[in-house]
Amino acid sequence: MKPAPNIYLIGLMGVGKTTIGKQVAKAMQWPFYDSDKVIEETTGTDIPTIFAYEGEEGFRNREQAMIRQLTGLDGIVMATGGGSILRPENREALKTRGFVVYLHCSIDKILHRTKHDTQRPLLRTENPRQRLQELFAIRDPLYRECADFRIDSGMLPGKTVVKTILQQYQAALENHERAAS
Ligand SMILES: Nc1ncnc2c1ncn2[C@@H]1O[C@H](COP(=O)(O)OP(=O)(O)OP(=O)(O)O)[C@@H](O)[C@H]1O
Ligand SMILES: O=C(O)C1=C[C@@H](O)[C@@H](O)[C@H](O)C1
Ligand SMILES: [Mg+2]
Repeated sequence: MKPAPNIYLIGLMGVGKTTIGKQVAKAMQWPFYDSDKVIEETTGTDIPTIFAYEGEEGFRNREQAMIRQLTGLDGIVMATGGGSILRPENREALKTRGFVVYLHCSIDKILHRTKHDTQRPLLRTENPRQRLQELFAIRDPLYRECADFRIDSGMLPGKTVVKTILQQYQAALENHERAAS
């Protein structure tokens, strides 16, 4: 745990970062940021359009700039894009600037939750299950590398997930204060 007072949520698309993050922010009385949403607001277009015009690399450049900007703030909850941990610069910024929570759940659950969604370009493929399995294989070690805490957001009710994150954050904060005194 670091002194920076922030909570960041990481994990694959559809695990519930935005949903859970909003509730954590409300409980903390901190502002909530969703890096995907802020990118859309500042570019004036949606993520599928950014992918279509600039490719994944173009989107990742915008994402890196946004993570850098948002990790400069104190006292926020941030839901990050599912691929934000791919770049080492982002992992470093997240790890050093906040309490990082890795939300995970089964691929079946993610597929169920995202089946009507058209806003996730990486899932617009013949076989989204296989795509998610491939993404998980690459990303799970990176999510784990960044995370201070990992929790299953598929089996537990949202309320329990939020409560557990708040408890873990408080415990980490107290440990940090005790170590510093
Ligand atoms: N605990 C939960 N129980 C049931 N449904 C949930 C839960 N958390 C999220 N969902 C639903 O799953 C879908 C995906 O959730 P959400 O958008 O929060 O995921 P995300 O991790 O932010 O995804 P992305 O990385 O693509 O932005 C939404 O339709 C949301 O309502
Ligand atoms: O998993 C990913 O790489 C992505 C997840 C979303 O949050 C968006 O950031 C975008 O669709 C890419
Ligand atoms: Mg989201």
